[in-house]
Amino acid sequence: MESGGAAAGRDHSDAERRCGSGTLESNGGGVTGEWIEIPSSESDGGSGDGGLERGGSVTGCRDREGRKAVVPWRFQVGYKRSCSHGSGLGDGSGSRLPPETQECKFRNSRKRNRSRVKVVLVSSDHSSVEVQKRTGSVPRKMKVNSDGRYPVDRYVRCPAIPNNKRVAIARESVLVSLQEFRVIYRKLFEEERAKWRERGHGLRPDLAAYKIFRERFCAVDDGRRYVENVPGVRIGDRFNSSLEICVVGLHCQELTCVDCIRKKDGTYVAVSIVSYAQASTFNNNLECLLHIGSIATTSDQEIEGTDLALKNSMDTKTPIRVIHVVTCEGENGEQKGMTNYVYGGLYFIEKFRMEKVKEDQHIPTYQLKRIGGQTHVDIQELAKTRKTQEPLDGVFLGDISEGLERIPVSAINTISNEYPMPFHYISNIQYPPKYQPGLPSGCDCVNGCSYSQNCACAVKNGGEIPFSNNGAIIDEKPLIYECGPSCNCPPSCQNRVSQHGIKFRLQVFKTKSMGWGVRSLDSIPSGSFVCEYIGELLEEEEAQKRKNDEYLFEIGNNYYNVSRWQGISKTIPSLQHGPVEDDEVRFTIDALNCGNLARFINHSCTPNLYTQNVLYDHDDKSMPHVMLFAGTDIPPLQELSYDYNYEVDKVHDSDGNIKKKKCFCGTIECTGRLY
Ligand SMILES: C[S@@+](CC[C@H](N)C(=O)[O-])C[C@H]1O[C@@H](n2cnc3c(N)ncnc32)[C@H](O)[C@@H]1O
Repeated sequence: MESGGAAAGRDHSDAERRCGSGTLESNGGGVTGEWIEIPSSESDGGSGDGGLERGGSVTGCRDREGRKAVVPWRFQVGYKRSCSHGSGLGDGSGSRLPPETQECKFRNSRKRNRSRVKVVLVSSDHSSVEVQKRTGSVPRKMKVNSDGRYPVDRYVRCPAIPNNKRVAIARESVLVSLQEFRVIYRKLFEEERAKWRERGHGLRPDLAAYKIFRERFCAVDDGRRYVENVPGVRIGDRFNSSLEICVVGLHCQELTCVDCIRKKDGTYVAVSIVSYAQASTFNNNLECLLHIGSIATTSDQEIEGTDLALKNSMDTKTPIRVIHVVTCEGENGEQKGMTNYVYGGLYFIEKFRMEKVKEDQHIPTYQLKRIGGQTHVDIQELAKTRKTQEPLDGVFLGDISEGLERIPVSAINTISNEYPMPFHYISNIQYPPKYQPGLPSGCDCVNGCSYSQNCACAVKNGGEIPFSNNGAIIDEKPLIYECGPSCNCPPSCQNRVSQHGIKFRLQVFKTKSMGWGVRSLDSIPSGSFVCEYIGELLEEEEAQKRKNDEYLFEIGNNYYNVSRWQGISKTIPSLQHGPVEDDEVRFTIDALNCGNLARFINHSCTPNLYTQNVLYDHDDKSMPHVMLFAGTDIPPLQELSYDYNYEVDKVHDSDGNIKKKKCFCGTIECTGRLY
């Protein structure tokens, strides 16, 4: 694991750049910057890790007979997910839903009124919204970015999501990104400062932090460039460095003060300018600005580069975002040299002139006018409001899997300096020596199983491949057989999904009231595989002896739940022989000491994940892999959760007393109790 540095006060090494092609007219102003406020979006449910009310110990959990209480459905595989997109399982109607939206009915028997939530399927550019006709969770076309990821701001741009929700999602995205960047920056700052002290040289922490942020955490800027306003950024927002304005997508050039984008026709237009014009020069009237382009153009020379892009913006009436640079002021008005960046709103370039400076030497100049009707920003006033530096807490670990996952799993704590409790990260189930499972029989398909009528694995699944061709699970089942090491099909086979490991950038983060949790930095489409619940496989008896039962997951108990599967289990040949015998060994996964990121996933009464039994590298039904799939479209940064299925008042401590724990999932459907 990477070591994290505790954050201390703010100290930006943002070397101010009068960069690139020119500056806006400037003068020394003077302000002390303040941090952009970062409100939390999480429900504030209480303190610590979940408010143990009675039986304060989490150990024990035994029933009155002294046995460890077996809590039906607690941690069991196969939570019946509350929404099933047009699968016929969701509301029992089997109806197909219109392509624009699919409705999920929350089938909570405890509730009289069924709440309905619209799940909207959209593509990144609104242009192709398509749902295939076949049954399935996510059988629809979705555009992906060049790196194969789903566009982060799909939700932000979706016209069918209520505007206030879209605004809130975008804002949260921006604030979380900023906070993440700051935590990474602080960590690197401390490290680099130590290096400077020791060796007299080191990296620039802001640039290094931005590099890491872009590589791993770039939840807002995933290659998407904005013309006009950036969703989630408000006029008057204040940033601490030029890298922070890149982080939120306001201005994506670290080193130049004009940012351009390439249009489809190959021409460039400018979309943002970092302005050094000081409010004091203009009597706080920043309605009109003058931008000076590159120097030394001869009268017969064509303008080029950012100068040309600015002119193109004028010709095409493309609005320009202006970010004002304000210099901090000390107590008595003296300049302190600290710089803030304030988003000032949109401007049009109204005039362009070649200003003669010397004989045969001209400078392009551009007059910008602020577009009317925007929120007023009083930069002079902002400059005067001096905010005491708030200490920034935070911990950041680049990859808690230490390279074991194919995508790094970061951990971030933006609310305190606490690290996750140490545990041994593993990426495969640890089987007890006497239960080393053997290889299963495989299929003979050579070109991929979806082309074969007689795929042996499809037969095991009741005659179908349980995944759509974009890798989404078609329907929840008591058990799924993926192709495995004994099969002749290639790794790209449609029937190999969850065995490939995580494909979204998952992040462990500190929640306000439930300890650590997990979220994704990418959008996760409904039906996607998210991760496996990994740990030590224990016989049930052995699991009962474990003192800490917080990370236990009982597996494979739900195959024969008739009411649950409504006959589906009968379609799976291996499940046709009735319930498991009482004396059959049951297994539990314990992720307390050894596990993967799934051990951090919290419970929710309205979860967005569900668990699915999967076999591929052995065929022992009593110990299937516990795979977590998305039950709904999950926007970036939303906490991932599944239903622990505790039965309230059925969890006992070692003295036989009923254990109670408050649920802090914060959803409308929350029952108030975890158990
Ligand atoms: C498998 S662990 C989940 C990760 C855990 N939050 C952590 O920090 O390591 C399960 C424990 O998390 C806490 N927890 C999970 N979901 C919760 C919820 N909805 N409300 C309150 N506590 C919760 C409880 O303490 C529970 O015993």
